[in-house]
Amino acid sequence: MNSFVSATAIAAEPQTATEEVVRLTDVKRRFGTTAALDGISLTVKRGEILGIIGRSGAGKSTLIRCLNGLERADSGEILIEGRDITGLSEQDLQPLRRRIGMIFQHFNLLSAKTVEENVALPLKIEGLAKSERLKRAHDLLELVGLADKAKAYPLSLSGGQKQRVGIARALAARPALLLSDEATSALDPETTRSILALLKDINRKLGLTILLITHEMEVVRGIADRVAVIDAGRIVEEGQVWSIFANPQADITRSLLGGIRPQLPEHIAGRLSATAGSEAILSVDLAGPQAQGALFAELSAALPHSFRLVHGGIDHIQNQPVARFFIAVPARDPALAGKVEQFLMARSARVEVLGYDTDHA
Ligand SMILES: Nc1ncnc2c1ncn2[C@@H]1O[C@H](COP(=O)(O)OP(=O)(O)OP(=O)(O)O)[C@@H](O)[C@H]1O
Repeated sequence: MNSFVSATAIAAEPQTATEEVVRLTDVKRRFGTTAALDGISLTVKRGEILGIIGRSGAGKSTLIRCLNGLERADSGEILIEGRDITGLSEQDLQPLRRRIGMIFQHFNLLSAKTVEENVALPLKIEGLAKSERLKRAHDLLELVGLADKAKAYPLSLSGGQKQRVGIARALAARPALLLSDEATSALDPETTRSILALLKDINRKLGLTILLITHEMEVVRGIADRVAVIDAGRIVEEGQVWSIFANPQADITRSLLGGIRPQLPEHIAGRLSATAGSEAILSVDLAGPQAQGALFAELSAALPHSFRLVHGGIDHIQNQPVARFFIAVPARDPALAGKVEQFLMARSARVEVLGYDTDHA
């Protein structure tokens, strides 16, 4: 992919005193008996990428709509660059809305306008002269790797190219915050990766703050610095991405992680007995410095019986190793699983005996 951002394409963002681009404090929004937002508090620092993940109906769209002023919160405070937007009139909201660029799942491009016209549109609304608008649109198209498509119409573009146009358009008014609303949900995995790489590139080179709303952990894993998990209008878990992947606390987080964390293969899980079998099957989770040691060599040396690696591996998230393994230890010695557990726990691993394999020869 073309991910080369020319530094001149976007002039430096005017810095304001606050380093928090977004601060929400106890934001509530109810629809009838449904608490769509039930006391949301969060911050996004300048230059940070925060992922907000949740299932359908968790409250993500309501959160976005409250952030850009399309929806009014019932209570709580919403600060954008230090300014509370909750009490603002529609007119006073306009300049603040321009501080927020948005990209969408279905791109929302105007099909009757060319690519460059789509990108330049927010600048027309700002009253910029045509030559300046076009100059800026071209810089932005270069930024997203689509300089050669300036005169094309959206219908002739692939999904990934349309989203690049969407990104260029969202950046036109030099926003302080980019809101990404399921921006890769309609794209295939490879295109998703290239769009995420582009967003990360823009974030790094321009210090752009991004709030990423998604239902896919893969997206969060790809580029977010921090993640907040939202469920039934509440943030149930929040932290650095690698640490949430290593040690998810909430059931919803575990479930959202299910598809991309190693799981015990179903054919083995299905035959586990809670009490007896030839092998005990253990899950082992560890991350950070603990995941870098020669853990299995030490374990082999320390124990009288050999163990078997059944499944799993080491992932690297935000440059931190995050390991998840499933091992089998012979169940001949009933105390052995306990000894292995102790050995691993002493090295800060989280270990669980999942059951006993009744079938392994
Ligand atoms: N205008 C509305 N009127 C009534 N109920 C609403 C309205 N908007 C949202 N809700 C309800 O609030 C809850 C949160 O909805 P919201 O659309 O914010 O969730 P979401 O996480 O964005 O879901 P999805 O991923 O499916 O878009 C849901 O129960 C939804 O039915």
